[in-house]
Parts: sequence; C-alpha cells; structure tokens
Amino acid sequence: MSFLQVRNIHHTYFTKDTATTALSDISLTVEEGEFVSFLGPSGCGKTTLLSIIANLIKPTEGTVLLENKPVSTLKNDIGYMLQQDYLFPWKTIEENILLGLKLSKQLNEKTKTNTLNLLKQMGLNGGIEKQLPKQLSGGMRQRVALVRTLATEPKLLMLDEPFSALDYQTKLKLEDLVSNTLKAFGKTAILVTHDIGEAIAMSDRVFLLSPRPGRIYKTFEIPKELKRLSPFHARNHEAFQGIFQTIWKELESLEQTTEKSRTPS
Ligand SMILES: Nc1ncnc2c1ncn2[C@@H]1O[C@H](COP(=O)(O)OP(=O)(O)OP(=O)(O)O)[C@@H](O)[C@H]1O
Repeated sequence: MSFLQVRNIHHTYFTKDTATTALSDISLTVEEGEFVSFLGPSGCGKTTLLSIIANLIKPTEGTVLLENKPVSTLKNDIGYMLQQDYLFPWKTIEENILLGLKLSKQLNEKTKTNTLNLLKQMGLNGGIEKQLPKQLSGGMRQRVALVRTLATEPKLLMLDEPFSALDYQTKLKLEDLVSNTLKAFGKTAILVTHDIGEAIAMSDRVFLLSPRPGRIYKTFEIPKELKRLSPFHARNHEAFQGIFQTIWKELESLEQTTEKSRTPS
C-alpha cells in the first residue's frame, strides 16, 4: 500500500449564488520518502488539493489516506511551509521553533536540544535563537520556518510556494537546503509551485494539473540522473533542458486552452 493515497477527489466551493468546481476526479499515490510537485496554471486547484490532503478542507467527495488511515483522524502528522513564514513577531526565534512542540506537549530537554541543533545545521547560529524574526532576512526566516516545521517530526510535509517571495539567489540556496534536509530525514513532501524549473529540480515526480475543474492532466517522472543531484546541480545538468521544454509546452497548451475558454464568443 502506498504511503499517501488520494482517491477520487472532487471538490466544489459553494457560495450563496455560485458553485465553483475546483477539482474533479483526482486520484494519485505518493510513496514514503518521495518528493512530488503540483504544477499548473493559476486557479487550477493546486492549493485546494494541498488543503484537502492536509485535512484543512473536507472534499465534496473522495478520501485521503496516510499510512492507510483517513487524514481526518490524524494529529500532528502533517507539517507546512508556506510562502509567508508566519513566525510570531513578538516571540524570539527559539520560542517560535519550540512552539509546535509545546502545543503538542512534546517539549522536553531532548526535543529542545534536537530542535536547537537543527537550527545550527541550517546555518543559523551565533545567538540567532535569542533574536526576533524582524532582525532576520527573508531567507533566514524561511529557514527558521523549516526548523519549526521539522521540530514536531511530521510524516508528510506540505510546501506551498515556500520560495516564491525570495530573491532568485536565496531561492536557489534554500531549494538545496530544503531538499538536502528532507532527503537526510527521509521525509515525504508535496510542493505546490508555479516554477517549472523548481518542480523539476526538487521532485521525483511532477503532477501537471489542468484547470476548470482541476484534473491531473499528465504525470512526469523526473530522469534518474537529475534525481540524484541537488536542485542547483540538477538545473545545470544537460537532461534538465529536455524535460523543462516538454513540461513548458504542455503547460503553455493548457494556458492557451484556458485563455480561449475565457474569451467571449
Ligand atoms: N474559498 C473559495 N470559495 C470559492 N471559490 C474558491 C475558493 N478558493 C478557491 N476557489 C476557486 O477554486 C479554484 C481553484 O483555486 P486554488 O486556489 O486551489 O487554485 P491554485 O491552482 O492554487 O491557484 P494559484 O496558482 O493562483 O494559487 C479557483 O477557480 C478559485 O477561484
């Protein structure tokens, strides 16, 4: 049995006057330790799908199982890294990274030491733990957010455009750091991104979603010579351009279809 099973998900958002079907007939599986990405035109339902898998939204139809258990019955098994770091501005870095452990009653000397060590492994040492978030750069804050997420040892990590607010150089460095860290911990992760290069460089598989309603249009297996490399080196490998062009063309054809369906006849 696969680690994560997403079965026949349909989702419609209802308001007083409208019904928007965001997702239709989504089924997929993810293996333990795998890194997959959801890529697709704006509004194709990537965030909705991520929220359903994380049990933040209940789907209109379908089920999500993590290690064969419905996600609605799980606690603390899923961690997040989002575009904004959501660090509490009035709490120190140490208080921020220990908060999840405290709330889930897992805070003890051992988990505290492990978490502070992880902060150092992320290159954040020299007394940073006593500082406030505003004293840190955007890239440093995202590293803190990753430590906070990993502190409670979630089984599955959800990454919703975690690098999109960063400058290009910081983003490339963080892609490597996140990828290496998740590999070292053997974590399973799902990334939502608009960036084809990022999806290829970080993933084992890429799910391309088509819009209105969102469906899985195609799945791309990343060539094994790229999977072996860190994201930075993968971007510079000759196999990268080939798969980039293939996905680019597919995404472009999807975007053209979307534009046409928006043009009034
Ligand atoms: N709370 C909501 N109520 C009504 N419709 C919604 C709601 N949230 C999302 N939608 C609609 O559902 C569809 C999918 O939205 P979603 O945010 O999941 O897409 P996305 O692929 O993540 O978009 P983007 O790439 O722009 O972030 C869109 O048509 C959106 O307008």
